[in-house]
Amino acid sequence: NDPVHIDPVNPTDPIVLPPGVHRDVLIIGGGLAGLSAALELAERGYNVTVKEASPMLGGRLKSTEVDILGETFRVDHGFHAWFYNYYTFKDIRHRLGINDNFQRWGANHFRFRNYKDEVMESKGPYPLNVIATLLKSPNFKVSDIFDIVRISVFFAYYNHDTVYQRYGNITFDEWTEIEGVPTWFADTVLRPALSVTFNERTVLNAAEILMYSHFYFTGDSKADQRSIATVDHRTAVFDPWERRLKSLGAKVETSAPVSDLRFASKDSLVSGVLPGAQRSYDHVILAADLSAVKTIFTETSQKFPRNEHMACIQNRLQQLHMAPSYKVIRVWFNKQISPSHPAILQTSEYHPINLVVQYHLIEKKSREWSLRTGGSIIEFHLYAWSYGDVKDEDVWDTVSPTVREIYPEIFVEDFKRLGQFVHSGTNFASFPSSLEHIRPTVTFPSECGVTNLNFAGDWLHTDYPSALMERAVSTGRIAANQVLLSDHVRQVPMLVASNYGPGYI
Ligand SMILES: Cc1cc2nc3c(=O)[nH]c(=O)nc-3n(C[C@H](O)[C@H](O)[C@H](O)COP(=O)(O)OP(=O)(O)OC[C@H]3O[C@@H](n4cnc5c(N)ncnc54)[C@H](O)[C@@H]3O)c2cc1C
Repeated sequence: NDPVHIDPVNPTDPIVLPPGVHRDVLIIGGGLAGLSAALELAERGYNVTVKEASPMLGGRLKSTEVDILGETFRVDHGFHAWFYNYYTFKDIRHRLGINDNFQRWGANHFRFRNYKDEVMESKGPYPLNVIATLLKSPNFKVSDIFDIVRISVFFAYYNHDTVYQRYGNITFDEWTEIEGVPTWFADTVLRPALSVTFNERTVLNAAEILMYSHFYFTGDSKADQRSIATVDHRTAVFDPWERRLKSLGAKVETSAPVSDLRFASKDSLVSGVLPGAQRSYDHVILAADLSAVKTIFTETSQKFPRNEHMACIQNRLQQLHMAPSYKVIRVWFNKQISPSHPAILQTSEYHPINLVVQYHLIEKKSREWSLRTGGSIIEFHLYAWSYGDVKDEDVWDTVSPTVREIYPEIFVEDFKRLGQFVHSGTNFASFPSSLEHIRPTVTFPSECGVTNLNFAGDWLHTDYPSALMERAVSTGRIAANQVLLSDHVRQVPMLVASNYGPGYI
């Protein structure tokens, strides 16, 4: 189950565009997927334009400058962890020279309402790491041993080539029932993993969660090792990335939403357009989130109602759903909670609170503030938000009864809330049980006859295990590779997690 190298399919082609050959590429979306594609193409001599709708790069990882308590903080869209199998990102991190902006972070801590606290840290070669972790669990019961061994076989024999056909049509809940998964195992091991898909357990297809378990835990004895940024992600990642792109001649435009695409000719090539201004590009990479991609195609289909290629793409996209909305609230307090609480805590049973991060323990600027003031900065991730339309200023009151269950000490009289900042989003794709077979891949537009448009983003299907940020950057690289192939420029190699569980050895 070592990672797999995907070599260029055209290894004898030149590594950059030949002199005198000029190619314009439009990349729509300046999140991880779009920037990953931009980096590869700009390095290979392409004339790259990135258009990002928001005023800053980063997408779901962007940092917003917030003035609070007389200081400016760069507040990330939410805490992010980078895992061992994030090979594409590691390569990018190395090439941008930003490794020093990351630190390894140890064990994963979990708190539950109905179970004892868990600390998970994979140690030792597979399967000893899994066995050791389960045996160490305070929730493990000897009577469950046979069920656990039986369920472990699923993970040991994970097969990415067939998992979506076999389990893509049933939900996670149905799968746990059919397979007789012990409730504590589902609740304490699988549900926390499930929650970070931002999907509901009653909807999410079982294949996706089996893939997550393989990718983040059982597929590799180091899979659960993670690193986190030491500073905000704009400083750590996006500013250096933008500088590199610009040094390669790429144009990076923010506050520049692309409304629709145009078909330049009958042979179905597309050219991206901005409102009011048309210009044509040799290639377009659509690296926006699913909701934005659907909007762009709705606009486009209104302009080209009879274009069969357009209708083909549009039909597929319209069937895909979005996951429920989420919120992230970062709160500045005058005091700190007990040092016995882990800096990063997963709390998937305390809906809607899924994760709590004490920022003053992990991030430079927050730590400096806390050392000066004695205060703390704590971030609460609220997934599958089910409280309707709540104003930012009312979010704390909505969730504080649940916060009180986890940290009662925050609610004593002299523990004061000094300020807060709320991020909200509805930009995660749903992975429901009935629709997995139609999830597009990067090259889906070519199946509809549109050959110079590729998709990139974390909502796509990949032929190798991947998720979230690594799916974003790796699909960006696949999209770039499609462009390179069509122009006879050598593709960029890729390293991906193995498709097979360790049982296949
Ligand atoms: C709170 C939170 C915590 C998370 N934690 C983790 C984690 O710990 N580990 C992990 O791996 N992942 C995590 N994720 C997921 C991760 O952030 C995403 O998977 C990843 O950032 C997706 O990147 P992307 O490029 O595919 O999409 P996005 O980041 O959504 O980028 C798409 C970009 O397209 C732009 N755009 C949209 N419409 C247009 C338009 N019309 N014209 C031009 N631009 C447009 C958007 O503004 C956006 O910048 C987390 C996400 C959130 C919200």
